[in-house]
Amino acid sequence: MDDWDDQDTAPPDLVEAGSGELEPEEKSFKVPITIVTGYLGAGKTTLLNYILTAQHGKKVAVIMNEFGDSLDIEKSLTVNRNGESVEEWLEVGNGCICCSVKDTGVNAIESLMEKKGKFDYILLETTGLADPGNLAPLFWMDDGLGSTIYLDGIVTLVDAKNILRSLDDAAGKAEGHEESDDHGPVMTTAHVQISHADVIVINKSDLVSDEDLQAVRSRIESINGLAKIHVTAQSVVPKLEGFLLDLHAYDRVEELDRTDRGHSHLDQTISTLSISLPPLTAEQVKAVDAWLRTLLWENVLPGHGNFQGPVFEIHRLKGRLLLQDGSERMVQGVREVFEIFENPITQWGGQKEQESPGTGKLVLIGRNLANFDFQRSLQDCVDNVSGI
Ligand SMILES: Nc1nc2c(ncn2[C@@H]2O[C@H](COP(=O)(O)OP(=O)(O)OP(=O)(O)O)[C@@H](O)[C@H]2O)c(=O)[nH]1
Ligand SMILES: [Zn+2]
Repeated sequence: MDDWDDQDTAPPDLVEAGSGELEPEEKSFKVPITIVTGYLGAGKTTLLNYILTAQHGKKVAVIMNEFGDSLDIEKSLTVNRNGESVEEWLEVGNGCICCSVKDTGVNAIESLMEKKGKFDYILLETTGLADPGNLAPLFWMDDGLGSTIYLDGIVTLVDAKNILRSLDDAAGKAEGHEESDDHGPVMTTAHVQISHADVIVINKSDLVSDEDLQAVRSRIESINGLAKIHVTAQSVVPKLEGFLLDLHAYDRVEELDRTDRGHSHLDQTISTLSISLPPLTAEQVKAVDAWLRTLLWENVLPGHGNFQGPVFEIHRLKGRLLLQDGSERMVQGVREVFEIFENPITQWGGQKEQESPGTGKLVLIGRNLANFDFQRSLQDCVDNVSGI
């Protein structure tokens, strides 16, 4: 269970509700949803069509988000059963997927499952201009509704030939993000889709040289140091598990060590930053929680005074806190939504990944992080508690 990078090894079975051992009728069974995002023409539809025709023995609901001009938008929901595609139509009201998926889409998926039996997986293709940061929390933190769906992860496809241009394209600046002169370099939709990704598929590799491909990979790694990266042509992934399915990006944090793969500053806009922490007391964990609330909800870095430059913006957060009593807490966040919870792996007696003992870690992916001393700020908060 320690090597999720190994593409040749099937992910281990989990002792978790919804992992496939339970009968579909079981109430606790939750269906994982993978959000497939990527800039215009990156190969999302090609990928989903490939999945619909590939023999994989899974019942996958693919929601293709092809918006028409009509306000009365219908979505094609295609169910792959034994290699045969059956088409359904899922009404999701009007245009905005961010709200309509929440209000109508989740319910529609659930009622469809009631009629048709559960899917094993759901793949949702967003429009090329979608900001996954708006979408992810809807599926992730939906416990109140007793949702039968959970967010497995976000997969972002990039077009190897065009991605560098897209990242430098001021015209492609991300919508919904305040843009002003003191914000620093332009953040594009391509940035936002990469920063939120758990898996990044560099597609159209046939169109670039090995050298160019390496440049693309380096740039992407400098933006998102956590994501797993794969290279494809025609969106053909060698297998589904670990690429698109069974990502468990929101209930595990195995990949934290990946951030050590290089500290290049290739992208001026978004970067990945890692903070280390000593073993904590329970009180100090509360201090970390309070620190995160200030950081994510107020967008303020504690102890940083009146900073005048461009403000920061956190897109993704993952971490592992070690406690002095030997237990662990996981940290997960997307935008202002975050959660600190017991490590289910240690809880279940599973194997822990190898890491030098005694170091907790918090990884932030976001904008303008280089201007702030996050390590110092968090360390001070933690130290203040032990001084009492
Ligand atoms: N050369 C090459 N072409 C590809 C590859 N993958 C997809 N294409 C082509 O690129 C075009 C766009 O692919 P789509 O799958 O429609 O991309 P998309 O991300 O769904 O596009 P939008 O929905 O418009 O955002 C199509 O003509 C594909 O046939 C690839 O690996 N290499
Ligand atoms: Zn498409």
